[in-house]
Amino acid sequence: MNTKATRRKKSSLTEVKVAVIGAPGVGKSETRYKHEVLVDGEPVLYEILDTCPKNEDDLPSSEIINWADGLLFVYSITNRRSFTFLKRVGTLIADSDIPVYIVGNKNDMVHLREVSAEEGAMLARDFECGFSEVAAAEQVAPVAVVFQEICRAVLAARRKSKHSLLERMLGSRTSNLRLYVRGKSDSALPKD
Ligand SMILES: Nc1nc2c(ncn2[C@@H]2O[C@H](COP(=O)(O)OP(=O)(O)OP(=O)(O)O)[C@@H](O)[C@H]2O)c(=O)[nH]1
Repeated sequence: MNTKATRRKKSSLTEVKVAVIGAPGVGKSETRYKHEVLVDGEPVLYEILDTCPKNEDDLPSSEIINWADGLLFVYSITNRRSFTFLKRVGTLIADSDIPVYIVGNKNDMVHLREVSAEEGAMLARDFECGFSEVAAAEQVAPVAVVFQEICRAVLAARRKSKHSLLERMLGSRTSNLRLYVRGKSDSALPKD
């Protein structure tokens, strides 16, 4: 059924584009998740681009990075080269504010571990982003949490850039203006 109400609901969805980046074979395709989810009560439509590098020298293009609202960096805890790959990708986005989340995948294979959780956490500190280890092939819930986290980071970055744009546009005049974001609570605002 394609009623007006459904159409309106769909068009009001927040859209978040996430590029999943990582060396070949780290388990990126296992990180696909439901495309429409609720994040903090807000319906969000994900568009997920699973990048497929041909080899470990095939870093993501600037088109991919410019397309994405957020980047999900995936390495395998059993493959140090996949971790180094992400460090190299990091140099490509060093001057950008794009939100990133780092995932160490295959943590069901601890007996083959080559990258410690501390190293993953340290890289996340360098990128000032979130980090977790998962076994994407085995657990759905932790992967869902990862997508929620990257989405929160993207929404927070959007709010921040909207706010600073308003500040730049209005400059010192903001002190004489009452600003509010139009939304559900408008009717609750005082009328004066
Ligand atoms: N043990 C284990 N294997 C996993 C996990 N996630 C993915 N794999 C396996 O790792 C292999 C590679 O996974 P893919 O999802 O194809 O990896 P990819 O990063 O998409 O690889 P490319 O498409 O080549 O870039 C597959 O055999 C998966 O079953 C995991 O959490 N644990």
